[in-house]
Amino acid sequence: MTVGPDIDPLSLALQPPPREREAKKRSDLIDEELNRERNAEKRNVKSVKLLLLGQSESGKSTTLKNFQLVNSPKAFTAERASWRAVVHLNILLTLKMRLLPLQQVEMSLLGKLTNYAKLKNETPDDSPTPAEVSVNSATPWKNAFSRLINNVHNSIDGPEVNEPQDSREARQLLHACSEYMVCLWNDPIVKQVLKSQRLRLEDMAGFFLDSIERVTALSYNPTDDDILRARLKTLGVSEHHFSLKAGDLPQNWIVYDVGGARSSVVPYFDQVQAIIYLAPLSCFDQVLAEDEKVNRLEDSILLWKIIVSSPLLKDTNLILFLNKCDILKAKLASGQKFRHYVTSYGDRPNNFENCSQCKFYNSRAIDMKKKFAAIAKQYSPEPRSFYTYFTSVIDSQSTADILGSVRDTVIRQNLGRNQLL
Ligand SMILES: Nc1nc2c(ncn2[C@@H]2O[C@H](COP(=O)(O)OP(=O)(O)OP(=O)(O)O)[C@@H](O)[C@H]2O)c(=O)[nH]1
Ligand SMILES: [Mg+2]
Repeated sequence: MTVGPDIDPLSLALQPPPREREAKKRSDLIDEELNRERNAEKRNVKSVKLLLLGQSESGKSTTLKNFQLVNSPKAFTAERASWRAVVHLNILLTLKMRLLPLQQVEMSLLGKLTNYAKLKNETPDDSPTPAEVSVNSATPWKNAFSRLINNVHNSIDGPEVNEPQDSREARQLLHACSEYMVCLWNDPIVKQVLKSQRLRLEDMAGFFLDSIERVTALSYNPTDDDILRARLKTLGVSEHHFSLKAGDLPQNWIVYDVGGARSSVVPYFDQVQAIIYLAPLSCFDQVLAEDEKVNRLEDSILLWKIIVSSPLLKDTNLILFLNKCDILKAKLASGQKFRHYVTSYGDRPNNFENCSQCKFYNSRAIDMKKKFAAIAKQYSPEPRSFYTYFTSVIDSQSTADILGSVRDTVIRQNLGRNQLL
């Protein structure tokens, strides 16, 4: 073998003989290929699918908003201006509903002066309550506000320069009527009538009457809390993507917010890693909007039964949010009797005045926890554990902590079962 001037004789001496060199080359190629596959696998980490379930108004969309607040705060902030319109609509609908009796008085007075039957036929909508604001998840409703969203930075310090005229006029009109709305809400007779009818508007979805002045101010921009409290009924199923961290790896999470309709959720049951089921505890004295014969709490328990007994969901992580604890607490404190609606509750005290948060959970709500647990035990196709949290999902701080532990649990459980990686 001749050694040229450019070849280092030492490295030549250290090289393996030709056959071994071939083998090493092949082994390096295999290692390279394996590495490529491993990296591709890492990039191709399966998405985590999380389904939000529960009856209408249970708090699914509010939980989703909390998820956005924690995991994509920039997008949450960018949508602030869109929520202002929802808050304003919430105020108007609540007031309109409270003023409905006046509309009937108007009809009856006018009827005395003119032909009542004719008048009634000419009334376009004689339904007893104003329709709830709803959004079809197939429609990107926030796009309608995109100009506002683009100009949101202007709105923090003053009126938006490029705000569409009709939107500006609506805000100015609301601002001009603010004083009358405040007077109406604070009127002692209105308060007395509401009290005598045991009507607690403050527990209703989208309640902002306590903040009329603030939310009708010309410079109003919704706070995080306002957005969590704003009510917009979801129609259909909406899909939301998040990039979370599972250890060092980014992980795609898809959260499905399922509006009221139950049958539409079935196709999403397949390949779902986790379900957060929201059961509002405060609805013990309410009935379903769509069927006044059905108690809301009973309906919630029935839906839970259907979900835990589904064979498709036997491997899905179940997380139960016993929600609206804040309203339950306020309702009981106002004298509403739990035992009148939940007979098994018996004669246990209904008074919260002297109860600490801890006692509260140890007495009443814990009974509901047992009830849901017993159903899961009886109806699950196979023995399973599930996680329960007492929640008030309008409280962003506590919900952020709970969602953090839900995320860790789901990642841990699915890694354990090797479903995700
Ligand atoms: N006080 C209080 N209000 C809550 C709580 N959870 C939800 N809400 C309010 O209840 C209303 C209904 O909540 P949503 O999240 O819209 O309910 P949903 O389950 O998405 O309802 P659909 O879209 O009709 O299926 C909203 O105005 C929320 O702000 C809670 O824990 N406490
Ligand atoms: Mg919703």
